[in-house]
Amino acid sequence: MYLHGTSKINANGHLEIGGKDVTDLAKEFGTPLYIVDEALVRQRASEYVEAFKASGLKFQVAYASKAFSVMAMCAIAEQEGLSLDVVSDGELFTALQAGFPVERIHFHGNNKTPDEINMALDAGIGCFVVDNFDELALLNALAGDKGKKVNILLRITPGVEAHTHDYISTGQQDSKFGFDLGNGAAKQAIEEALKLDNLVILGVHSHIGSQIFEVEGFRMAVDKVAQFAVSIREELNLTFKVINLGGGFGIRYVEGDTPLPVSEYVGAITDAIKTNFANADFPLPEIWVEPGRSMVGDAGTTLYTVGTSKNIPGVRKYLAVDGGMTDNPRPALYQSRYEAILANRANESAEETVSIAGKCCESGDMLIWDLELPKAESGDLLAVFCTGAYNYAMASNYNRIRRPAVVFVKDGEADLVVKRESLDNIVCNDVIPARLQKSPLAK
Ligand SMILES: Cc1ncc(COP(=O)(O)O)c(C=O)c1O
Ligand SMILES: N[C@H](CCC[C@H](N)C(=O)O)C(=O)O
Repeated sequence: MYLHGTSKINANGHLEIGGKDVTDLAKEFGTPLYIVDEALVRQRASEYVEAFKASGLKFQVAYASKAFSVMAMCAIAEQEGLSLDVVSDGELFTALQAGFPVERIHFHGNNKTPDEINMALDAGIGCFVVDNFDELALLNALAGDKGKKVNILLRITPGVEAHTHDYISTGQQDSKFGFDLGNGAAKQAIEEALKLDNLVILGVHSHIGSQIFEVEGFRMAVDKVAQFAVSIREELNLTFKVINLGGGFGIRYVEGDTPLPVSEYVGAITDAIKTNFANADFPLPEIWVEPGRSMVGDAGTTLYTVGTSKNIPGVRKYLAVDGGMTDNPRPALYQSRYEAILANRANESAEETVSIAGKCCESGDMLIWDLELPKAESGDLLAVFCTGAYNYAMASNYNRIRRPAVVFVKDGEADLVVKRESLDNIVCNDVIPARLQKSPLAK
């Protein structure tokens, strides 16, 4: 059993995280419950910051809030000195409501709406990461309407294919994101932006994909971006102040996953920058990164209550829990794999192989196939590890199932940071039009 961060098995044979027995958390907050090990989140944040400090380069570590955007997480990012990457008005609003410093917010997205852009302009955020030609024109016009000049990075696709799932690989040419380096669109975008009065080009951005275990892709991306920086300086007399290398640093979900320590990813990037610019007669660019998954992923655990089971002799045994694809769609979307234990019987040996099913009306609603467990009974607690990133963030209300609560645990304290949705939350935006109210079905 691999235990992350402060997780351990206590004298009662129960899983404990942040000094809290999870059986107590289940009693206090109910299940399903997302539990976040705050100390581990802070440790990851400081690993990034310290690795950059050691490089001697100027930097920003922007937490990619899409991985887990809630106000309490923005507060932690702020305290740890991170910047923040947002991709929608909702993520921006979350950051602003949490009081996150606007100058450290970067706005991403391949289809920012005029309303979203105006909201970010009014807030005065630090930087827009511009994704395409339409956005260049729109942003310039909207900034002009407000008499503002805005900092931009241009997102480029460097032509690097990260070895990861197709849906989470973004640096290749055939991608919906960014200006292509290979076909000249990236240079054309810089030329275009230089003509636009209200945009200030800070530099470029590249993100090659997610859940990446090697440094090779990052090195290749740095090489390509650095060559581009040098050629743009020569040809257009523009010096990039910032190079943003995105996120994508992998984490250990299951045995066999081999992420590198944060310091190695950062070291590979900063070394490659130094090598590429060794002969440059201009200041080294500031390096920004945008880790999402690796900031919060392994700090999250989802706690479920076991309900029904179905044994099909000679085929398999299904064990159903009180959540599923609504709180974790990743197995259904990406065939993602997770490890789990019976949290209230964590010292007991495995006796059977079961597959963990969710409670949605969907055959694909499976969380884990072929998991070795003690003989589980209804009422036991199942803890699924490494659910901190892209779980709460990607949760849905399919089947009108309510999103779970989120608690942060640290030093024996548990703080509720997101309330469990209520049944009232489920219908609060529903409207029965007057003409339907006449129907006998709708009283
Ligand atoms: C532009 C950009 N930056 C950062 C991230 C964060 O990636 P990860 O969570 O793999 O670190 C993503 C993907 O989610 C992204 O698209
Ligand atoms: N935005 C990221 C991928 C996010 C993947 C995430 N949703 C997951 O669950 O793994 C990217 O384009 O590289």
